[in-house]
Amino acid sequence: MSQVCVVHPVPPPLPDGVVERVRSLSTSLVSDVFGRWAGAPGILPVAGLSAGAVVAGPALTVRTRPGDNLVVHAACEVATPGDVLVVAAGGSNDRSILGGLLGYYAATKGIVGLVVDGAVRDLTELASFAPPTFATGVTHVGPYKDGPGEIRCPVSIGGLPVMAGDLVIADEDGIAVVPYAQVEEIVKLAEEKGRAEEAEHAAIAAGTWDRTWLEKSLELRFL
Ligand SMILES: O=C([O-])CC(=O)C(=O)O
Ligand SMILES: [Mg+2]
Repeated sequence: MSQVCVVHPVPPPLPDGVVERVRSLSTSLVSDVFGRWAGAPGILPVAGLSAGAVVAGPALTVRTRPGDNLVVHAACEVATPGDVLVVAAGGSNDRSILGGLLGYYAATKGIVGLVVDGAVRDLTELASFAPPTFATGVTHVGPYKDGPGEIRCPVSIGGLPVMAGDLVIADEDGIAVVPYAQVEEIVKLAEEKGRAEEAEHAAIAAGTWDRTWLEKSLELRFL
């Protein structure tokens, strides 16, 4: 008997231009202005991310049984170009959730990033054919295809809640997620922090970086 997989409605699109703006920011800037609270610990780049690249887009969420990718295949059929596939697979590294074939197929559907709270495999194929891939681990042990699962539902990745349509940002430092309702505000604050950090960079280069706060916070006792 075939499984039933509930597919929730398509969420509203992100505000115009926001994805492009976020691509010139970083996960650290975004999480800093979000109370250092936006991250999915343990999910890191494993394939296909070029140095300095930032992946961004609305979350296409999937909840699956750990070690099973039946509904992940189905999610690729309902993807909208520009989506970041976010797979909540319980953080288990016992079995891979996707590999080179599914990763390549996802790319042909316009998916721009693969975020898996679980393991993946076929790293060389993923690096050549799939969107940048983020996962908690790597194992050659393959997935089951039995279900159950759900698509565009609320999920949790590494303990971080993600709703379909939330803004996902992924780079060398991991994953940050901004709830849909706060996207405009957080992106604006992150841009401001980016400009402030550029000024600090220039001050470091000029030897004028303000260190007075350190003396106020800490007394060094030399032995
Ligand atoms: O067998 C699977 O479903 C996972 C896999 O290796 C692939 O997608 O290439
Ligand atoms: Mg494979």
